[in-house]
Amino acid sequence: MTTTATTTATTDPTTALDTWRDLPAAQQPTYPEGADVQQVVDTLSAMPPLVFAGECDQLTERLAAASRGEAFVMQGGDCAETFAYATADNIRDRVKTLLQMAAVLTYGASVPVVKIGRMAGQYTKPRSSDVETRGDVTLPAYRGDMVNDFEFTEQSRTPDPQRMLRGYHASAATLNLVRAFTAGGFADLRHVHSWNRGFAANAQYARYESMARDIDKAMRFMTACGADFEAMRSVEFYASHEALLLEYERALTRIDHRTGRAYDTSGHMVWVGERTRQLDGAHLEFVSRISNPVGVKLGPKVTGDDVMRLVDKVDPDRRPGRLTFITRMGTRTIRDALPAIVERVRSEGVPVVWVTDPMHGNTHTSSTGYKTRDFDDVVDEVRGFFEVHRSLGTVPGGMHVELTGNDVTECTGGANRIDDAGLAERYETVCDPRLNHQQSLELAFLVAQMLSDRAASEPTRG
Ligand SMILES: O=C[C@H](O)[C@H](O)COP(=O)(O)O
Ligand SMILES: C=C(OP(=O)(O)O)C(=O)O
Ligand SMILES: [Mn+2]
Repeated sequence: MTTTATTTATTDPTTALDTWRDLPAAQQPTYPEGADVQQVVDTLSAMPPLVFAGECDQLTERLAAASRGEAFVMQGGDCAETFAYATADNIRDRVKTLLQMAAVLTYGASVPVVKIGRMAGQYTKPRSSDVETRGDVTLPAYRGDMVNDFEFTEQSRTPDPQRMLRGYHASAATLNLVRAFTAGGFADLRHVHSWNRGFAANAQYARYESMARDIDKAMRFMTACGADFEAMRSVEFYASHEALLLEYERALTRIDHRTGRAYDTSGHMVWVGERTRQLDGAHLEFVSRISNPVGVKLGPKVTGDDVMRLVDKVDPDRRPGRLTFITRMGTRTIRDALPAIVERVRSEGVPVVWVTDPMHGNTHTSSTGYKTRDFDDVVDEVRGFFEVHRSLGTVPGGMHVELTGNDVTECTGGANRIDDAGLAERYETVCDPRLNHQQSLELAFLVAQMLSDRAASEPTRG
């Protein structure tokens, strides 16, 4: 814990929370004339927080451990959540997928896995273009359910501030269920392990069976040693999303009465995306004033000087766990682009968490016209991430993945080979293609192997 006052604890934290308003804010909706944004903001400002400051601080501590190699981060969920898909079954299956992945990764890494959903707030999207054209009709681009609706009609695509309120309520309902699932026995390691055994028993996934058997043995060993599985029936689970729609994030920011510091209570962790991380822009200014753990996405063109300016802006006190760099370089670029920035951050002694997002640098259009990603590219970017950190002696802190618990067909590849033609079968995403349940588990087994190779080459911690 630092004893130095952070920028978030300036004399008037409330005024500091509005400094972003003087700066250019990229990727904000253009509401129609007369739309009453202020009324929605006032309503949101009076709503209860979705998360608590103490929980955010706890996540900061967990992330600090990840920056030291004493934990590994598993962050995942939809590219864009939608109100219609915020159902009990969908939420359960996503949480289940993340828990299954985390269990396998825990075995591979031999350290605790910090579980962070990309959920309960992931309702806004930055877009490459402000408009979408279908045939001879051009309408505003879909920017996430909290801004407008995916349906391709003029009315649906018109941004509506009332959708921020619906986003708040959908996030509250999601988080409520997630908290129930992760505290109420659903996350029991024995269940999670038996789900994973079921996955690996499938002939298609035979190559993962030996690891599943090893985990089985480890579970029996723990039982024999008298491990208290009852105490492991609940898990810590955190919520995160991109802090894109600044009026929403600002309206949910509260001053913590314990410390006088500001927390964005819309999620435990928020991140700033590749398209909005301008150093003199509103998004970085806003997150520099809150005390939550903050992520910043980094694409392949980022330089060492850029990342140090980011550090100075967002984490001037070098607080361990405060800043996570989520790199999304692309499998063909990561091995060339990542070393320089990791090396620079290391040489400056900054305790950031390095997380790989192997999705956003690997998007292409399939021969059948779908926005997709190939499973092998995703795996190879993670492999590249581990290789770079191994060669520099730095810590690969975690991974960030777009996934769903459903059996969609949005990314090609995986043992259950989905090809370009197969994408049409169940392509449901409203933004980027997600790994389906099986592809997500397969990725977890492959990454667990990478982690265990890494753990095996290190002296035993203890
Ligand atoms: O999720 C990330 C971005 O919003 C997305 O990749 C942008 O996609 P677009 O190029 O289709 O706008
Ligand atoms: C928009 C996203 O990513 P990026 O900012 O890295 O492009 C995302 O995570 O959905
Ligand atoms: Mn995305």
